[in-house]
Amino acid sequence: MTRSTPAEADNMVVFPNCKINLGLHILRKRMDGFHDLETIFYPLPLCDALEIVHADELSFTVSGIDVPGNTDDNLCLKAYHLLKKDFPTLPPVHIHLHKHIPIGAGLGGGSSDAAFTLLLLNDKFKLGISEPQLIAYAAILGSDCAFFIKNKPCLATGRGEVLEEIDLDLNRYSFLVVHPGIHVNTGKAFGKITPGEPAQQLRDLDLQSVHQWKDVLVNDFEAVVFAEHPAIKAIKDKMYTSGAVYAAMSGSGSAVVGLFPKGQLPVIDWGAQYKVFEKQ
Ligand SMILES: C[C@@](CO)(OP(=O)(O)O)[C@H](O)COP(=O)(O)OP(=O)(O)OC[C@H]1O[C@@H](n2ccc(N)nc2=O)[C@H](O)[C@@H]1O
Ligand SMILES: Nc1ncnc2c1ncn2[C@@H]1O[C@H](COP(=O)(O)OP(=O)(O)O)[C@@H](O)[C@H]1O
Repeated sequence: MTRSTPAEADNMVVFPNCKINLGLHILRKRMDGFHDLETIFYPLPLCDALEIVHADELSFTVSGIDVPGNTDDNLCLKAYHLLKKDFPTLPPVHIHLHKHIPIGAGLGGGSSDAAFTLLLLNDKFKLGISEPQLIAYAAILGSDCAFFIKNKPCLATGRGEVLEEIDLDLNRYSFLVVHPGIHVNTGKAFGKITPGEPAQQLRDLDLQSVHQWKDVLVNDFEAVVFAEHPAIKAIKDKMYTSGAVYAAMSGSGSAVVGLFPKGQLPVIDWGAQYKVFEKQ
C-alpha cells in the first residue's frame, strides 16, 4: 500500500490505514506473557487521519469515533514520548487524530496511528531513524504496530513483530469489511485460546490459490470469539452465502473480512449499528 508522499509529510497530515489478518495461528504462550503466533498481515485503505504541527507545548485532540480510555494513554502520545526520550531535541507538537477505523475490531487502528506518528515525527524532524530502528520502537508500543512501518503484505511471527515481506497481491478481489459494533478485548481473547501447532504452517500456504483458502486458512480466535458472539459468525456465514471466495474474522475480532471476485460485492442490509467498508 502506498504511503503519503513527502509533500504530504511536509503538510504533516497522513492517513493511517488498517490491516487484516489472513490466517492467524497462536502457537505457544511465552515466558513474557505474550504468545508466539504466525499470521499474514495485509493492508487495506480504511483510514484514520493524523495531523502533527509545531506547537508551544505538547497537546493532543481527537475527533470522529470515541476512543475509550484516558487521552494520555493514546498510542499517538505514547509514540511521541517514546521518541522524545531518545531525541530530547524533538520540539513540542500538537497532534490531532481523526478516528474512523473501528476500535477493538481486529483492524489494528491504534497500532497504525502509533506507527504513523513515529514515521511522521521521524520525517518531519529529520531524526534519521532507520527502518529496523522504527520497527523496534513500534514493537514497544504494540505487537501489531511494527507491521505498519512496512505496510506491505507480510508473514509475521514472534509476537507479530518479526516481519517477512511476501509476494501477495489481492487486487483481483474486492473486499468487504463488516464491523458489528462489538468490542473484543485482545488480551482477554488471547487468554481463552489453547495454543498449539497448526495443521498447516502459513509459510507453506499457496498464496496464489485464494479459492482454496476457505478450507485451509484458519484464524484461531474464531472458535472462542464466535462461541461468545454468534452474531460475528453470522456475518462470516452471510458472506459465504453471498459469494465470498474467502471470509474470516480479522485478528481477535470483531470485524469480518470477505474477499469477492472483483466488482462483485453483494448488496446486504446489515442493519443500522453495523459499520460497512467496501474496497471495490
Ligand atoms: C490479535 C492481533 C493479531 O494481529 O491483532 P488485533 O486483533 O489486536 O488487531 C495482535 O496479535 C494483537 O496485537 P496488539 O493489539 O498490538 O497487541 P498488544 O497491544 O501488543 O497486546 C495486547 C495484549 O494481547 C496479548 N498478546 C498480544 C500479542 C501477542 N503476540 N500475544 C499476546 O498474548 C497480551 O495479553 C497483551 O497484553
Ligand atoms: N489511537 C488509538 N486508536 C484506537 N485505539 C487506541 C488508540 N490509542 C489507544 N487505543 C486503545 O487501544 C485499544 C484497541 O485498539 P485498536 O487498535 O483499535 O483495536 P484492535 O487491537 O482490535 O485492532 C482500545 O481499547 C483503545 O483504548
